[in-house]
Amino acid sequence: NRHKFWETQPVGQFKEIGDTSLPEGPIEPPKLLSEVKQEPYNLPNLYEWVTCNIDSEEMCAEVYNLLTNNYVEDDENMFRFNYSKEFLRWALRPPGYFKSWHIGVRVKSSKKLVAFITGVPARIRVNFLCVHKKLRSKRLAPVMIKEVTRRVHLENIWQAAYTAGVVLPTPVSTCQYWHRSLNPKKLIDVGFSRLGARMTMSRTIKLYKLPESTVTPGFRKMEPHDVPAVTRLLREYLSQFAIAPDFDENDVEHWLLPKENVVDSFLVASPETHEITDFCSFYTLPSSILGNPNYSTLKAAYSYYNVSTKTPLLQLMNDALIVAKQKDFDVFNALDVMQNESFLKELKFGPGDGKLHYYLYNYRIRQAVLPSELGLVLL
Ligand SMILES: COc1cccc(CC(=N)NC(=O)c2cccnc2OC2CCNCC2)c1
Repeated sequence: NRHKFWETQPVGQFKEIGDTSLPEGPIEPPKLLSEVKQEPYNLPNLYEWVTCNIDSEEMCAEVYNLLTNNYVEDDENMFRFNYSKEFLRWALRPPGYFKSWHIGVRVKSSKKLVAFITGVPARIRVNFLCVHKKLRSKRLAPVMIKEVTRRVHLENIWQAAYTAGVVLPTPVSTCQYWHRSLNPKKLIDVGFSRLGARMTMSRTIKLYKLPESTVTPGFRKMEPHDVPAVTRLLREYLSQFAIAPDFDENDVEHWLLPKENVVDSFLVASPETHEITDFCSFYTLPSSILGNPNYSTLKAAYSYYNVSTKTPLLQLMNDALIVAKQKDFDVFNALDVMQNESFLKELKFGPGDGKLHYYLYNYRIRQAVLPSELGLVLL
């Protein structure tokens, strides 16, 4: 009964795989507002629901500390995602967000925050489900997923997208992640990478060396006045994918304008016509290094949305690597989504040791989506 909970949910079930008689689209019809459970689900006795107001410094710090100590680790438990407070405020407050979708669980007696789940509307997606390490297998996650779903239903929204490193019923796509060393000495020292066979450290450093500055004429940081043009470029590009966000100018302003320590975005504007022909971006997600005497944090950049219509994607992404190195990132991570496959090997990315599975809630698609057909990057 590994998936006892997920077998009760409107998600693609393993036993349905290949059943082409089932229609594509919503699995359950929308409910009338009066049919949605009006009161919160019951928690085990010792716990209580709390709506997390992440605008408050104190509450944001509680959420930050819970995630820093209990959120996702790599398969070998050597690293743990360490989302910063400014990143969390950015990720959880996009246009049209609902405070009521930032849901925590406290211990009634101590008031300690021990679990957290969120949703954000970007034509909807769910992110950040975390349960304190000591409360795992207490079956808290299912009731938390039901509660955030209930609160999303109250806003008349019926679908969601989410990712997980674990296989649940049923992935719509399974992506491979890749890493490009920027600071190979540190990555080897902390055990993220291993020295290649017949390779010395100095040979490895030389292998990953990058130019001091970007090579594409007209390559510059995105600025507020670029939002309309970048929105047009991005909407056109993303329309080709089976699953992709439907960004408007407000979304682009929030999700893609540079924000220090959170997200970096660049574009190529033709020096003659000033037309914007290309775009690249990455977000900042450091990881805590668990148990290393010399280093505590791995500074990682994650490939976000990239569009190339004139500059070859290979050259555009190499400029992204150059800027990431200038900003002192240790590693540049990417999934094999969109057209990333076309540059990964050539730019010296190595395959990671795991997969990232994409899921849709209450939406059936007839056949799985290839990573190259996925135009959605979750944080
Ligand atoms: C290096 O520190 C880590 C700390 C925790 C987990 C992992 C491995 C891992 N699970 N990596 C990814 O999921 C990943 C690898 C490349 C690009 N994006 C990724 O995940 C994104 C998107 C999903 N939410 C987390 C960040 C690595």
